[in-house]
Amino acid sequence: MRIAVTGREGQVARALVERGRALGVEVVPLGRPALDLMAPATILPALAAAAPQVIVNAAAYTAVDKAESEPELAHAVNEAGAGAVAAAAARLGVPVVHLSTDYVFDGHIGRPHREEDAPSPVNVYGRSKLAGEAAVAAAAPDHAILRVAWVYSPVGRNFVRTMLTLAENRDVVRVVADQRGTPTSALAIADGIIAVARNLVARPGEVALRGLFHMSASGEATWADLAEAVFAESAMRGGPSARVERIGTADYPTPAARAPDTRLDCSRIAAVHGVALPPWRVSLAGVVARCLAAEEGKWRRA
Ligand SMILES: NC(=O)C1=CN([C@@H]2O[C@H](COP(=O)(O)OP(=O)(O)OC[C@H]3O[C@@H](n4cnc5c(N)ncnc54)[C@H](O)[C@@H]3O)[C@@H](O)[C@H]2O)C=CC1
Repeated sequence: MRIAVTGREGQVARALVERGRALGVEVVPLGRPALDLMAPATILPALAAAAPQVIVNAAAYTAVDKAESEPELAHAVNEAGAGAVAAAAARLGVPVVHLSTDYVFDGHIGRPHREEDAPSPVNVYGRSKLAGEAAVAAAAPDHAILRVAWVYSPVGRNFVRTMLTLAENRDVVRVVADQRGTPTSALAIADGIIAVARNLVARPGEVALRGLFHMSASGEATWADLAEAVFAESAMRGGPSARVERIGTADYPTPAARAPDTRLDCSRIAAVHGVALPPWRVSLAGVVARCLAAEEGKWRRA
């Protein structure tokens, strides 16, 4: 199978390249300037040249706080750009797998969210991603939209790497303890995407495989739980660690509002696609180990 993925340098795109290699799937990563979601004319030619059997749209405007002051840009990439990728997939006659987010929810439902629960984003980023889901669905009937959550990986900008960096210079790190969700490794997401892509290619026209799916790791955590788990894994391997001071969202003001509980119920993708991502702590251990190995000498106190 041959997959074209947008957002070449992103966490999920890079994980997809890595996992594709391991799983015998050819993954062609596409990025700017050849494929720019802000430049619609680049999209169809770049995707067509890759001759994919499936297109994965992992490119996005992901700066949640900055989006508050750049709503047009966030919507241009996450709504119009996503729609244009889906339209190109439809033109090429191949399925599109589009990534969305748990941040489409306002987080007040008090249980893991199902696909049929009404979205109600509390910030610009969430609204732009929700609009992107609609744009993809309208442009390409042959789609799977996967809502993922709290993404981290051994590379790129993410919470896990930020915590390790902070612990190099601090004994105590203040972390929000009243937002719940599910930290999910980009590598696990890549495995899920490949499984879904294989199903879409193998069973064209099977309606149940198409549509909206929640796909996070299993289990749940607060950001403070995640930070503590990162430091425990790191300390065990001789890497940096710090004490976590648990604070409230109100003590850590950010430009974009955050939802208190965006846990996702992933039973639909398990039933329909046979995809169940590992518990978050299992994936986290491997990623922390890789972060430390990548920084060998700097972090390892031998
Ligand atoms: N990072 C997270 O915590 C979460 C991410 N998601 C979603 O998962 C998907 C993948 O996210 P990550 O890999 O973490 O994001 P990332 O921020 O690591 O990568 C996004 C990539 O998109 C590229 N990009 C931005 N604007 C572009 C444009 N105009 N044209 C072409 N490429 C452009 C960036 O250069 C970057 O390489 C996105 O759809 C994101 O909204 C969902 C939930 C949480």
